[in-house]
Amino acid sequence: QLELRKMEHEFQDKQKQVRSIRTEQQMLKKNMTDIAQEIQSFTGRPVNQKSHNCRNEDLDWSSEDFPWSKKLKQTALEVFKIEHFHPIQLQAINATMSKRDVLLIMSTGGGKSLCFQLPAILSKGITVVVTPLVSLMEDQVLNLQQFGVEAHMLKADTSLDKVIDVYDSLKSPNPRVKLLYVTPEKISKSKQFMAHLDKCYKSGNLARIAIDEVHCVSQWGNDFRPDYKTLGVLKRLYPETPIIGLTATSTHKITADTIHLLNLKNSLVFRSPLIRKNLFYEVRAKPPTHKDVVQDMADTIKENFNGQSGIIYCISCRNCTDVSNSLARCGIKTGVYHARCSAKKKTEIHQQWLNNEIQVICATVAFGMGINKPVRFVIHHSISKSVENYFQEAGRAGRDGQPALCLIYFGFWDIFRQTSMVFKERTGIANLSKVVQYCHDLKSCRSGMLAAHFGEVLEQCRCSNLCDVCSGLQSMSSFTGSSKIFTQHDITEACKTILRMIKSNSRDGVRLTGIQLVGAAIQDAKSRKHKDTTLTRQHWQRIVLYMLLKGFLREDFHLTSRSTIVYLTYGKNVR
Ligand SMILES: Nc1ncnc2c1ncn2[C@@H]1O[C@H](COP(=O)(O)OP(=O)(O)OP(=O)(O)O)[C@@H](O)[C@H]1O
Repeated sequence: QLELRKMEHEFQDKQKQVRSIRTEQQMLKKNMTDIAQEIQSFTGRPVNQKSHNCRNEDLDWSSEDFPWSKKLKQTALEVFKIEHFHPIQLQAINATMSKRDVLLIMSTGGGKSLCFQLPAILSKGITVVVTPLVSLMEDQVLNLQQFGVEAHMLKADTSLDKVIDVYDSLKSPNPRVKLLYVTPEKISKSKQFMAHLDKCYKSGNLARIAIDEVHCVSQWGNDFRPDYKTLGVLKRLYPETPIIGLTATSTHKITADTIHLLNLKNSLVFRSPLIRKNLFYEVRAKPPTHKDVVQDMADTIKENFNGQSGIIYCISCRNCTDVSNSLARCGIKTGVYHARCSAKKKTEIHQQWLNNEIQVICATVAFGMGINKPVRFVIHHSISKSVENYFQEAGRAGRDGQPALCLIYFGFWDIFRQTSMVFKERTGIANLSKVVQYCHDLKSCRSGMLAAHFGEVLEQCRCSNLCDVCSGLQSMSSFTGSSKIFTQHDITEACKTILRMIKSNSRDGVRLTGIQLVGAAIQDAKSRKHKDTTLTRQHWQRIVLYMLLKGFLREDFHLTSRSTIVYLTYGKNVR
Protein backbone atom coordinates (compact mmCIF):
# COMPACT_ATOMS: atom_id res chain seq x y z
CA GLN A 1 0.00 0.00 0.00
CA LEU A 2 2.85 2.30 0.87
CA GLU A 3 4.39 1.62 -2.51
CA LEU A 4 1.09 2.40 -4.25
CA ARG A 5 0.68 5.71 -2.35
CA LYS A 6 4.24 6.66 -3.31
CA MET A 7 3.53 5.97 -6.97
CA GLU A 8 0.29 7.91 -6.83
CA HIS A 9 2.17 10.90 -5.45
CA GLU A 10 4.77 10.58 -8.14
CA PHE A 11 2.07 10.29 -10.80
CA GLN A 12 0.34 13.46 -9.60
CA ASP A 13 3.65 15.24 -9.49
CA LYS A 14 4.42 14.30 -13.08
CA GLN A 15 0.95 15.29 -14.17
CA LYS A 16 1.52 18.73 -12.66
CA GLN A 17 4.80 19.01 -14.55
CA VAL A 18 3.13 17.98 -17.82
CA ARG A 19 0.43 20.60 -17.32
CA SER A 20 3.00 23.24 -16.59
CA ILE A 21 5.06 22.28 -19.70
CA ARG A 22 1.92 22.33 -21.84
CA THR A 23 1.02 25.78 -20.55
CA GLU A 24 4.56 26.98 -21.33
CA GLN A 25 4.36 25.42 -24.77
CA GLN A 26 1.03 27.13 -25.36
CA MET A 27 2.50 30.44 -24.29
CA LEU A 28 5.43 30.05 -26.64
CA LYS A 29 2.97 29.40 -29.43
CA LYS A 30 1.00 32.50 -28.51
CA ASN A 31 4.17 34.64 -28.33
CA MET A 32 5.26 33.36 -31.77
CA THR A 33 1.86 34.32 -33.19
CA ASP A 34 2.05 37.76 -31.56
CA ILE A 35 5.52 38.36 -33.01
CA ALA A 36 4.39 37.12 -36.43
CA GLN A 37 1.51 39.58 -36.28
CA GLU A 38 3.84 42.40 -35.31
CA ILE A 39 6.10 41.58 -38.29
CA GLN A 40 3.00 41.52 -40.45
CA SER A 41 1.89 44.94 -39.20
CA PHE A 42 5.33 46.37 -40.19
CA THR A 43 5.71 44.67 -43.54
CA GLY A 44 2.00 44.51 -44.47
CA ARG A 45 2.56 40.90 -45.58
CA PRO A 46 1.26 37.81 -43.77
CA VAL A 47 4.01 35.69 -42.19
CA ASN A 48 3.98 32.00 -42.93
CA GLN A 49 4.03 30.30 -39.57
CA LYS A 50 4.80 26.62 -39.20
CA SER A 51 1.94 24.75 -37.62
CA HIS A 52 3.09 23.53 -34.22
CA ASN A 53 1.10 20.62 -33.10
CA CYS A 54 0.85 21.10 -29.38
CA ARG A 55 -2.20 19.24 -28.20
CA ASN A 56 -3.78 21.96 -26.16
CA GLU A 57 -7.06 20.01 -26.02
CA ASP A 58 -5.45 18.42 -22.99
CA LEU A 59 -4.59 21.70 -21.33
CA ASP A 60 -6.17 22.40 -18.00
CA TRP A 61 -8.21 25.42 -19.02
CA SER A 62 -9.20 26.14 -15.46
CA SER A 63 -5.57 26.51 -14.45
CA GLU A 64 -4.44 29.73 -12.81
CA ASP A 65 -0.89 29.31 -14.14
CA PHE A 66 -1.32 31.10 -17.44
CA PRO A 67 0.84 34.20 -17.89
CA TRP A 68 -2.26 36.41 -17.73
CA SER A 69 -3.83 34.66 -14.72
CA LYS A 70 -2.65 37.16 -12.12
CA LYS A 71 -3.64 40.19 -14.19
CA LEU A 72 -6.95 38.54 -15.01
CA LYS A 73 -7.94 38.19 -11.37
CA GLN A 74 -6.77 41.69 -10.60
CA THR A 75 -8.70 43.25 -13.51
CA ALA A 76 -11.87 41.28 -12.67
CA LEU A 77 -11.74 42.71 -9.18
CA GLU A 78 -10.67 46.24 -10.05
CA VAL A 79 -12.91 46.83 -13.06
CA PHE A 80 -15.93 44.58 -12.48
CA LYS A 81 -15.69 44.07 -8.69
CA ILE A 82 -15.80 40.31 -9.30
CA GLU A 83 -13.92 38.16 -6.78
CA HIS A 84 -14.54 34.64 -8.08
CA PHE A 85 -15.26 33.25 -11.50
CA HIS A 86 -18.38 31.20 -12.15
CA PRO A 87 -17.85 27.62 -13.38
CA ILE A 88 -16.70 27.55 -17.02
CA GLN A 89 -15.94 31.30 -17.09
CA LEU A 90 -12.26 30.74 -16.34
CA GLN A 91 -12.00 27.90 -18.87
CA ALA A 92 -13.60 29.97 -21.62
CA ILE A 93 -11.46 33.02 -20.82
CA ASN A 94 -8.20 31.03 -20.78
CA ALA A 95 -9.09 29.31 -24.04
CA THR A 96 -9.93 32.54 -25.88
CA MET A 97 -6.85 34.24 -24.41
CA SER A 98 -4.83 31.32 -25.87
CA LYS A 99 -6.30 32.29 -29.26
CA ARG A 100 -8.55 29.24 -29.50
CA ASP A 101 -11.98 29.51 -31.09
CA VAL A 102 -14.58 28.94 -28.41
CA LEU A 103 -18.27 28.17 -28.24
CA LEU A 104 -19.67 28.96 -24.82
CA ILE A 105 -23.07 27.59 -23.85
CA MET A 106 -24.07 28.93 -20.48
CA SER A 107 -27.47 29.48 -18.87
CA THR A 108 -29.07 32.93 -18.82
CA GLY A 109 -27.44 35.12 -16.24
CA GLY A 110 -24.45 32.77 -16.02
CA GLY A 111 -22.05 35.61 -16.85
CA LYS A 112 -21.21 35.05 -20.50
CA SER A 113 -20.33 38.68 -21.25
CA LEU A 114 -17.41 38.65 -18.84
CA CYS A 115 -15.81 35.90 -20.95
CA PHE A 116 -15.11 38.32 -23.78
CA GLN A 117 -15.12 41.63 -21.88
CA LEU A 118 -12.23 40.69 -19.57
CA PRO A 119 -10.07 39.24 -22.40
CA ALA A 120 -10.84 42.38 -24.41
CA ILE A 121 -9.42 44.57 -21.67
CA LEU A 122 -6.34 42.36 -21.27
CA SER A 123 -5.56 41.96 -24.97
CA LYS A 124 -3.80 44.32 -27.33
CA GLY A 125 -6.15 45.68 -29.97
CA ILE A 126 -9.90 45.73 -30.51
CA THR A 127 -12.54 43.11 -29.70
CA VAL A 128 -15.49 43.29 -32.07
CA VAL A 129 -18.76 42.14 -30.50
CA VAL A 130 -21.64 41.12 -32.74
CA THR A 131 -25.04 41.49 -31.03
CA PRO A 132 -28.49 40.90 -32.50
CA LEU A 133 -30.31 43.67 -30.62
CA VAL A 134 -29.48 47.36 -30.47
CA SER A 135 -31.02 47.61 -26.97
CA LEU A 136 -28.68 44.88 -25.73
CA MET A 137 -25.73 46.63 -27.28
CA GLU A 138 -26.68 49.95 -25.68
CA ASP A 139 -27.02 48.32 -22.23
CA GLN A 140 -23.62 46.64 -22.39
CA VAL A 141 -21.79 49.68 -23.79
CA LEU A 142 -23.29 51.93 -21.12
CA ASN A 143 -22.37 49.44 -18.40
CA LEU A 144 -18.79 49.12 -19.62
CA GLN A 145 -18.37 52.87 -19.94
CA GLN A 146 -19.55 53.24 -16.35
CA PHE A 147 -16.73 50.84 -15.40
CA GLY A 148 -14.32 53.09 -17.29
CA VAL A 149 -13.82 50.72 -20.23
CA GLU A 150 -13.41 52.13 -23.78
CA ALA A 151 -16.50 50.48 -25.26
CA HIS A 152 -18.23 51.90 -28.34
CA MET A 153 -20.89 50.88 -30.82
CA LEU A 154 -21.87 51.43 -34.42
CA LYS A 155 -25.59 51.44 -35.20
CA ALA A 156 -27.84 52.95 -37.84
CA ASP A 157 -28.21 56.33 -36.09
CA THR A 158 -24.57 56.75 -34.97
CA SER A 159 -23.42 60.30 -35.82
CA LEU A 160 -20.88 60.79 -38.62
CA ASP A 161 -18.32 62.22 -36.18
CA LYS A 162 -18.59 59.15 -34.01
CA VAL A 163 -18.32 56.80 -37.02
CA ILE A 164 -15.15 58.61 -38.16
CA ASP A 165 -13.75 58.40 -34.64
CA VAL A 166 -14.34 54.62 -34.53
CA TYR A 167 -12.92 54.12 -38.04
CA ASP A 168 -9.80 56.07 -37.01
CA SER A 169 -9.38 53.68 -34.13
CA LEU A 170 -9.73 50.68 -36.45
CA LYS A 171 -6.93 52.13 -38.62
CA SER A 172 -4.70 53.21 -35.77
CA PRO A 173 -1.57 51.19 -34.84
CA ASN A 174 -2.51 51.78 -31.19
CA PRO A 175 -6.31 51.83 -31.04
CA ARG A 176 -8.00 53.56 -28.13
CA VAL A 177 -11.19 51.50 -28.48
CA LYS A 178 -11.17 48.16 -26.61
CA LEU A 179 -14.65 46.83 -27.41
CA LEU A 180 -16.63 47.70 -30.52
CA TYR A 181 -20.27 46.53 -30.62
CA VAL A 182 -21.92 46.08 -34.01
CA THR A 183 -25.03 44.39 -35.39
CA PRO A 184 -24.59 41.46 -37.82
CA GLU A 185 -25.98 43.70 -40.58
CA LYS A 186 -22.87 45.89 -40.25
CA ILE A 187 -20.74 42.90 -41.23
CA SER A 188 -22.99 41.63 -43.99
CA LYS A 189 -23.91 44.99 -45.52
CA SER A 190 -21.36 47.73 -44.78
CA LYS A 191 -18.42 47.55 -47.19
CA GLN A 192 -16.89 50.59 -45.54
CA PHE A 193 -16.92 48.96 -42.12
CA MET A 194 -15.43 45.75 -43.50
CA ALA A 195 -12.67 47.70 -45.27
CA HIS A 196 -11.71 49.25 -41.93
CA LEU A 197 -11.92 45.89 -40.17
CA ASP A 198 -9.49 44.52 -42.81
CA LYS A 199 -7.05 47.28 -41.94
CA CYS A 200 -7.43 46.53 -38.26
CA TYR A 201 -6.66 42.85 -38.91
CA LYS A 202 -3.69 43.58 -41.14
CA SER A 203 -2.14 45.77 -38.48
CA GLY A 204 -2.54 42.91 -35.99
CA ASN A 205 -5.09 44.80 -33.94
CA LEU A 206 -8.20 42.65 -34.38
CA ALA A 207 -7.81 40.96 -31.02
CA ARG A 208 -10.96 38.88 -30.98
CA ILE A 209 -14.49 38.55 -32.38
CA ALA A 210 -17.31 37.77 -29.96
CA ILE A 211 -20.65 36.66 -31.37
CA ASP A 212 -23.44 36.99 -28.83
CA GLU A 213 -26.62 34.86 -29.17
CA VAL A 214 -24.59 32.75 -31.61
CA HIS A 215 -27.43 30.21 -32.02
CA CYS A 216 -29.11 32.78 -34.34
CA VAL A 217 -26.77 31.47 -37.04
CA SER A 218 -28.58 28.13 -37.24
CA GLN A 219 -31.85 27.57 -39.00
CA TRP A 220 -32.57 24.74 -36.57
CA GLY A 221 -33.15 27.25 -33.82
CA ASN A 222 -36.15 29.51 -33.73
CA ASP A 223 -34.21 32.77 -33.53
CA PHE A 224 -32.55 32.32 -36.93
CA ARG A 225 -31.29 35.61 -38.37
CA PRO A 226 -30.27 35.56 -42.05
CA ASP A 227 -27.54 38.15 -41.40
CA TYR A 228 -25.95 35.85 -38.84
CA LYS A 229 -25.35 33.28 -41.56
CA THR A 230 -22.97 35.64 -43.33
CA LEU A 231 -20.76 35.71 -40.22
CA GLY A 232 -19.17 32.53 -41.55
CA VAL A 233 -17.01 34.81 -43.66
CA LEU A 234 -15.18 36.14 -40.58
CA LYS A 235 -13.05 33.05 -40.00
CA ARG A 236 -12.13 32.93 -43.69
CA LEU A 237 -11.13 36.61 -43.75
CA TYR A 238 -9.44 36.70 -40.36
CA PRO A 239 -8.07 33.20 -39.67
CA GLU A 240 -5.66 34.36 -36.96
CA THR A 241 -8.30 36.16 -34.91
CA PRO A 242 -10.00 33.97 -32.30
CA ILE A 243 -13.78 33.85 -32.33
CA ILE A 244 -15.88 33.29 -29.24
CA GLY A 245 -19.57 32.48 -29.75
CA LEU A 246 -21.94 32.74 -26.79
CA THR A 247 -25.42 31.41 -26.23
CA ALA A 248 -27.77 30.27 -23.47
CA THR A 249 -29.79 27.89 -25.60
CA SER A 250 -28.23 25.42 -27.95
CA THR A 251 -29.13 21.82 -28.59
CA HIS A 252 -26.34 19.51 -29.86
CA LYS A 253 -27.79 19.82 -33.35
CA ILE A 254 -27.70 23.64 -33.26
CA THR A 255 -24.17 23.60 -31.78
CA ALA A 256 -22.88 21.36 -34.57
CA ASP A 257 -24.61 23.50 -37.18
CA THR A 258 -23.20 26.70 -35.67
CA ILE A 259 -19.64 25.34 -35.68
CA HIS A 260 -20.04 24.29 -39.30
CA LEU A 261 -21.58 27.59 -40.49
CA LEU A 262 -19.01 29.75 -38.70
CA ASN A 263 -16.10 27.59 -39.93
CA LEU A 264 -14.91 26.97 -36.37
CA LYS A 265 -13.45 23.54 -37.09
CA ASN A 266 -11.09 23.23 -34.14
CA SER A 267 -13.12 25.15 -31.64
CA LEU A 268 -13.48 24.24 -27.99
CA VAL A 269 -17.02 23.90 -26.70
CA PHE A 270 -17.66 24.80 -23.07
CA ARG A 271 -21.08 23.97 -21.73
CA SER A 272 -22.15 24.81 -18.21
CA PRO A 273 -25.01 22.84 -16.66
CA LEU A 274 -28.09 24.51 -18.08
CA ILE A 275 -30.47 23.51 -15.32
CA ARG A 276 -30.27 25.99 -12.48
CA LYS A 277 -30.94 24.62 -9.05
CA ASN A 278 -32.71 27.78 -7.89
CA LEU A 279 -35.57 27.62 -10.42
CA PHE A 280 -38.80 25.81 -9.60
CA TYR A 281 -40.64 24.71 -12.76
CA GLU A 282 -44.40 24.29 -12.64
CA VAL A 283 -47.17 23.71 -15.16
CA ARG A 284 -50.72 24.51 -14.05
CA ALA A 285 -53.91 23.65 -15.90
CA LYS A 286 -55.33 26.96 -17.09
CA PRO A 287 -58.68 27.77 -15.51
CA PRO A 288 -61.42 28.15 -18.15
CA THR A 289 -62.19 31.86 -17.76
CA HIS A 290 -59.93 34.91 -17.95
CA LYS A 291 -61.22 36.04 -14.55
CA ASP A 292 -60.25 32.75 -12.91
CA VAL A 293 -56.78 32.72 -14.49
CA VAL A 294 -56.03 36.23 -13.26
CA GLN A 295 -57.42 35.46 -9.79
CA ASP A 296 -55.16 32.40 -9.59
CA MET A 297 -52.15 34.51 -10.67
CA ALA A 298 -52.99 37.27 -8.19
CA ASP A 299 -53.34 34.75 -5.33
CA THR A 300 -50.01 33.14 -6.23
CA ILE A 301 -48.25 36.50 -6.38
CA LYS A 302 -49.77 37.82 -3.16
CA GLU A 303 -49.17 34.63 -1.20
CA ASN A 304 -45.61 34.02 -2.32
CA PHE A 305 -44.06 37.19 -3.69
CA ASN A 306 -45.13 40.09 -1.58
CA GLY A 307 -43.25 43.16 -2.87
CA GLN A 308 -41.07 41.05 -5.18
CA SER A 309 -40.71 41.57 -8.91
CA GLY A 310 -41.89 39.36 -11.73
CA ILE A 311 -42.73 39.09 -15.40
CA ILE A 312 -45.90 37.71 -16.98
CA TYR A 313 -45.47 36.68 -20.62
CA CYS A 314 -48.60 36.99 -22.73
CA ILE A 315 -49.34 35.85 -26.24
CA SER A 316 -50.36 39.23 -27.74
CA CYS A 317 -50.27 42.97 -27.10
CA ARG A 318 -54.02 42.95 -26.34
CA ASN A 319 -53.57 40.05 -23.96
CA CYS A 320 -50.87 42.01 -22.06
CA THR A 321 -53.28 44.90 -21.53
CA ASP A 322 -56.15 42.62 -20.46
CA VAL A 323 -54.04 40.72 -17.94
CA SER A 324 -52.45 43.92 -16.64
CA ASN A 325 -55.82 45.66 -16.14
CA SER A 326 -57.34 42.65 -14.41
CA LEU A 327 -54.34 42.21 -12.09
CA ALA A 328 -54.49 45.91 -11.24
CA ARG A 329 -58.10 45.36 -10.15
CA CYS A 330 -56.78 42.65 -7.79
CA GLY A 331 -54.50 45.25 -6.22
CA ILE A 332 -51.23 44.38 -8.00
CA LYS A 333 -49.18 47.18 -9.53
CA THR A 334 -48.54 46.30 -13.16
CA GLY A 335 -47.33 47.79 -16.43
CA VAL A 336 -47.40 46.60 -20.04
CA TYR A 337 -44.49 46.24 -22.46
CA HIS A 338 -44.97 45.14 -26.06
CA ALA A 339 -44.21 45.98 -29.66
CA ARG A 340 -46.99 48.57 -29.92
CA CYS A 341 -45.68 50.64 -26.99
CA SER A 342 -43.65 53.67 -28.05
CA ALA A 343 -39.91 53.65 -27.26
CA LYS A 344 -40.57 56.34 -24.63
CA LYS A 345 -43.31 54.29 -22.99
CA LYS A 346 -41.09 51.18 -22.96
CA THR A 347 -38.25 53.03 -21.23
CA GLU A 348 -40.68 54.54 -18.75
CA ILE A 349 -42.21 51.17 -17.81
CA HIS A 350 -38.83 49.46 -17.62
CA GLN A 351 -37.57 52.22 -15.32
CA GLN A 352 -40.65 52.04 -13.06
CA TRP A 353 -40.15 48.32 -12.78
CA LEU A 354 -36.44 48.70 -12.01
CA ASN A 355 -37.38 51.24 -9.29
CA ASN A 356 -39.98 48.82 -7.86
CA GLU A 357 -42.77 51.31 -8.56
CA ILE A 358 -44.54 48.51 -10.39
CA GLN A 359 -44.28 44.88 -9.31
CA VAL A 360 -45.17 43.02 -12.47
CA ILE A 361 -44.53 43.63 -16.16
CA CYS A 362 -47.09 42.04 -18.49
CA ALA A 363 -45.11 41.63 -21.68
CA THR A 364 -44.81 39.89 -24.99
CA VAL A 365 -41.50 38.24 -25.85
CA ALA A 366 -40.31 41.71 -26.90
CA PHE A 367 -39.28 42.17 -23.26
CA GLY A 368 -36.43 40.42 -21.60
CA MET A 369 -32.97 40.31 -23.12
CA GLY A 370 -30.34 41.82 -20.84
CA ILE A 371 -32.50 42.22 -17.71
CA ASN A 372 -30.34 42.94 -14.70
CA LYS A 373 -32.74 42.82 -11.78
CA PRO A 374 -33.73 40.14 -9.28
CA VAL A 375 -36.84 38.52 -10.76
CA ARG A 376 -38.65 36.15 -8.38
CA PHE A 377 -41.20 34.77 -10.82
CA VAL A 378 -41.77 34.41 -14.54
CA ILE A 379 -45.32 33.38 -15.36
CA HIS A 380 -46.43 32.33 -18.83
CA HIS A 381 -50.07 33.21 -19.30
CA SER A 382 -49.92 31.08 -22.46
CA ILE A 383 -47.43 28.49 -23.67
CA SER A 384 -44.31 29.58 -25.60
CA LYS A 385 -43.80 28.60 -29.20
CA SER A 386 -40.73 26.44 -28.53
CA VAL A 387 -38.83 24.90 -25.62
CA GLU A 388 -35.85 27.11 -26.51
CA ASN A 389 -38.03 30.22 -26.21
CA TYR A 390 -39.58 29.01 -22.98
CA PHE A 391 -36.21 28.16 -21.43
CA GLN A 392 -34.81 31.56 -22.29
CA GLU A 393 -37.88 33.48 -21.09
CA ALA A 394 -38.23 31.47 -17.87
CA GLY A 395 -34.47 31.83 -17.33
CA ARG A 396 -34.95 35.53 -16.67
CA ALA A 397 -36.11 34.51 -13.21
CA GLY A 398 -33.58 34.12 -10.41
CA ARG A 399 -30.52 35.37 -12.24
CA ASP A 400 -29.23 36.36 -8.80
CA GLY A 401 -29.13 32.69 -7.77
CA GLN A 402 -32.00 33.02 -5.26
CA PRO A 403 -35.11 30.79 -5.50
CA ALA A 404 -37.58 31.75 -8.19
CA LEU A 405 -40.73 30.30 -9.79
CA CYS A 406 -41.23 29.54 -13.50
CA LEU A 407 -44.91 28.83 -14.02
CA ILE A 408 -46.89 28.06 -17.19
CA TYR A 409 -50.65 28.13 -17.49
CA PHE A 410 -51.41 25.32 -19.89
CA GLY A 411 -54.68 25.94 -21.71
CA PHE A 412 -56.26 23.80 -24.42
CA TRP A 413 -57.43 26.74 -26.54
CA ASP A 414 -53.99 28.44 -26.39
CA ILE A 415 -52.38 25.50 -28.17
CA PHE A 416 -54.44 26.00 -31.32
CA ARG A 417 -53.95 29.75 -31.14
CA GLN A 418 -50.18 29.24 -31.10
CA THR A 419 -50.43 26.57 -33.81
CA SER A 420 -52.21 29.00 -36.13
CA MET A 421 -49.40 31.50 -35.54
CA VAL A 422 -46.42 29.19 -36.11
CA PHE A 423 -47.60 26.67 -38.70
CA LYS A 424 -46.01 28.56 -41.58
CA GLU A 425 -42.55 28.43 -39.96
CA ARG A 426 -40.39 25.56 -41.16
CA THR A 427 -40.07 23.90 -37.77
CA GLY A 428 -42.98 25.75 -36.13
CA ILE A 429 -45.30 22.81 -35.47
CA ALA A 430 -42.50 20.46 -34.41
CA ASN A 431 -41.16 23.04 -31.94
CA LEU A 432 -44.58 23.78 -30.50
CA SER A 433 -45.36 20.11 -30.15
CA LYS A 434 -42.32 19.72 -27.84
CA VAL A 435 -43.71 22.44 -25.56
CA VAL A 436 -47.11 20.72 -25.52
CA GLN A 437 -45.38 17.46 -24.67
CA TYR A 438 -43.53 19.17 -21.80
CA CYS A 439 -46.75 20.61 -20.37
CA HIS A 440 -48.89 17.53 -20.99
CA ASP A 441 -46.54 15.17 -19.16
CA LEU A 442 -47.60 14.54 -15.56
CA LYS A 443 -44.95 11.97 -14.72
CA SER A 444 -41.54 13.20 -15.88
CA CYS A 445 -39.31 15.56 -13.99
CA ARG A 446 -39.59 18.98 -15.65
CA SER A 447 -35.93 19.90 -15.14
CA GLY A 448 -35.05 16.48 -16.52
CA MET A 449 -37.19 17.06 -19.61
CA LEU A 450 -35.62 20.47 -20.22
CA ALA A 451 -32.12 19.07 -19.66
CA ALA A 452 -32.80 16.21 -22.08
CA HIS A 453 -34.07 18.63 -24.71
CA PHE A 454 -30.70 20.38 -24.68
CA GLY A 455 -28.81 17.09 -24.67
CA GLU A 456 -27.89 17.19 -21.02
CA VAL A 457 -28.38 14.45 -18.46
CA LEU A 458 -29.22 15.39 -14.90
CA GLU A 459 -27.11 13.59 -12.30
CA GLN A 460 -30.29 12.34 -10.66
CA CYS A 461 -33.37 11.57 -12.70
CA ARG A 462 -35.38 13.64 -10.25
CA CYS A 463 -34.51 17.24 -9.62
CA SER A 464 -34.65 17.09 -5.81
CA ASN A 465 -38.05 18.72 -5.62
CA LEU A 466 -37.39 21.53 -8.03
CA CYS A 467 -40.49 20.99 -10.12
CA ASP A 468 -44.18 20.38 -9.57
CA VAL A 469 -43.94 16.77 -10.74
CA CYS A 470 -41.15 15.67 -8.38
CA SER A 471 -42.36 17.63 -5.38
CA GLY A 472 -46.05 17.00 -6.07
CA LEU A 473 -45.59 13.25 -6.10
CA GLN A 474 -44.00 13.25 -2.69
CA SER A 475 -45.17 16.31 -0.88
CA MET A 476 -46.68 19.71 -1.37
CA SER A 477 -45.06 21.98 -3.90
CA SER A 478 -43.11 24.64 -2.03
CA PHE A 479 -44.44 27.51 -4.09
CA THR A 480 -48.01 26.57 -4.77
CA GLY A 481 -49.04 24.23 -2.03
CA SER A 482 -50.79 22.10 -4.64
CA SER A 483 -50.49 18.37 -4.53
CA LYS A 484 -50.50 16.74 -7.95
CA ILE A 485 -51.81 13.26 -7.38
CA PHE A 486 -53.36 11.74 -10.49
CA THR A 487 -55.25 8.59 -11.37
CA GLN A 488 -54.90 6.35 -14.42
CA HIS A 489 -57.80 5.69 -16.79
CA ASP A 490 -58.22 3.40 -19.80
CA ILE A 491 -58.97 5.83 -22.64
CA THR A 492 -59.38 3.35 -25.50
CA GLU A 493 -63.14 3.89 -25.77
CA ALA A 494 -62.75 7.66 -25.44
CA CYS A 495 -60.22 7.70 -28.30
CA LYS A 496 -62.63 5.69 -30.44
CA THR A 497 -65.39 8.19 -29.64
CA ILE A 498 -63.15 11.06 -30.78
CA LEU A 499 -62.34 9.35 -34.08
CA ARG A 500 -66.00 8.46 -34.61
CA MET A 501 -66.96 12.12 -34.11
CA ILE A 502 -64.53 13.16 -36.84
CA LYS A 503 -65.81 10.48 -39.19
CA SER A 504 -69.54 11.15 -38.69
CA ASN A 505 -69.11 14.91 -39.01
CA SER A 506 -66.92 14.69 -42.10
CA ARG A 507 -69.62 12.54 -43.73
CA ASP A 508 -71.89 15.58 -43.36
CA GLY A 509 -69.11 17.81 -44.72
CA VAL A 510 -68.38 19.31 -41.28
CA ARG A 511 -64.88 19.83 -39.94
CA LEU A 512 -64.31 20.26 -36.19
CA THR A 513 -61.89 22.46 -34.26
CA GLY A 514 -60.35 21.08 -31.07
CA ILE A 515 -62.96 22.76 -28.89
CA GLN A 516 -65.84 21.55 -31.09
CA LEU A 517 -64.41 18.04 -31.12
CA VAL A 518 -64.29 17.93 -27.31
CA GLY A 519 -67.88 19.30 -27.16
CA ALA A 520 -69.09 16.67 -29.64
CA ALA A 521 -67.39 13.83 -27.73
CA ILE A 522 -68.96 14.93 -24.43
CA GLN A 523 -72.41 15.11 -26.05
CA ASP A 524 -71.97 11.71 -27.64
CA ALA A 525 -70.87 10.06 -24.39
CA LYS A 526 -73.86 11.62 -22.61
CA SER A 527 -76.42 10.58 -25.24
CA ARG A 528 -75.17 7.01 -25.30
CA LYS A 529 -75.01 6.86 -21.48
CA HIS A 530 -71.47 5.60 -21.97
CA LYS A 531 -69.17 5.06 -18.98
CA ASP A 532 -67.01 7.92 -20.29
CA THR A 533 -69.66 10.37 -19.02
CA THR A 534 -67.52 10.43 -15.85
CA LEU A 535 -64.81 12.21 -17.81
CA THR A 536 -64.68 15.97 -17.31
CA ARG A 537 -64.11 18.48 -20.13
CA GLN A 538 -60.50 18.77 -18.98
CA HIS A 539 -60.07 14.99 -19.28
CA TRP A 540 -61.42 15.05 -22.83
CA GLN A 541 -59.05 17.86 -23.69
CA ARG A 542 -56.11 15.87 -22.37
CA ILE A 543 -57.24 12.88 -24.43
CA VAL A 544 -57.36 14.99 -27.60
CA LEU A 545 -53.87 16.28 -26.86
CA TYR A 546 -52.61 12.77 -26.22
CA MET A 547 -54.00 11.72 -29.60
CA LEU A 548 -52.35 14.70 -31.28
CA LEU A 549 -48.98 13.96 -29.68
CA LYS A 550 -49.23 10.27 -30.63
CA GLY A 551 -50.15 11.01 -34.25
CA PHE A 552 -53.77 9.74 -34.04
CA LEU A 553 -54.93 13.26 -34.78
CA ARG A 554 -53.36 16.09 -36.74
CA GLU A 555 -54.12 19.73 -37.42
CA ASP A 556 -55.72 20.77 -40.68
CA PHE A 557 -55.34 24.48 -41.46
CA HIS A 558 -57.96 26.56 -43.18
CA LEU A 559 -56.97 30.09 -44.16
CA THR A 560 -59.74 32.69 -44.22
CA SER A 561 -59.29 36.36 -45.17
CA ARG A 562 -58.99 37.31 -41.48
CA SER A 563 -57.58 34.33 -39.62
CA THR A 564 -56.45 30.74 -39.73
CA ILE A 565 -58.85 28.09 -38.42
CA VAL A 566 -57.24 24.95 -37.00
CA TYR A 567 -59.40 21.85 -37.54
CA LEU A 568 -58.52 18.38 -36.27
CA THR A 569 -58.55 15.32 -38.47
CA TYR A 570 -57.17 11.76 -38.60
CA GLY A 571 -53.44 11.59 -37.94
CA LYS A 572 -50.85 9.41 -39.68
CA ASN A 573 -51.15 6.63 -37.11
CA VAL A 574 -54.84 5.93 -37.72
CA ARG A 575 -55.25 2.85 -39.85
N1 LIG B 1 -18.10 35.61 -11.61
C1 LIG B 1 -19.08 36.47 -11.34
N2 LIG B 1 -19.36 36.82 -10.07
C2 LIG B 1 -20.37 37.68 -9.77
N3 LIG B 1 -21.15 38.27 -10.70
C3 LIG B 1 -20.91 37.95 -11.98
C4 LIG B 1 -19.87 37.05 -12.38
N4 LIG B 1 -19.88 36.95 -13.72
C5 LIG B 1 -20.87 37.74 -14.15
N5 LIG B 1 -21.50 38.34 -13.12
C6 LIG B 1 -22.65 39.24 -13.17
O1 LIG B 1 -23.80 38.45 -13.53
C7 LIG B 1 -24.72 39.25 -14.26
C8 LIG B 1 -25.15 38.53 -15.52
O2 LIG B 1 -24.08 38.47 -16.42
P1 LIG B 1 -24.30 38.49 -18.00
O3 LIG B 1 -25.19 39.62 -18.38
O4 LIG B 1 -22.99 38.39 -18.64
O5 LIG B 1 -25.10 37.15 -18.15
P2 LIG B 1 -25.39 36.39 -19.49
O6 LIG B 1 -24.88 35.01 -19.31
O7 LIG B 1 -24.89 37.15 -20.67
O8 LIG B 1 -26.98 36.35 -19.46
P3 LIG B 1 -28.03 36.49 -20.68
O9 LIG B 1 -28.00 35.18 -21.42
O10 LIG B 1 -29.33 36.70 -19.99
O11 LIG B 1 -27.61 37.65 -21.50
C9 LIG B 1 -24.02 40.58 -14.53
O12 LIG B 1 -24.51 41.53 -13.62
C10 LIG B 1 -22.56 40.28 -14.27
O13 LIG B 1 -21.85 41.41 -13.83
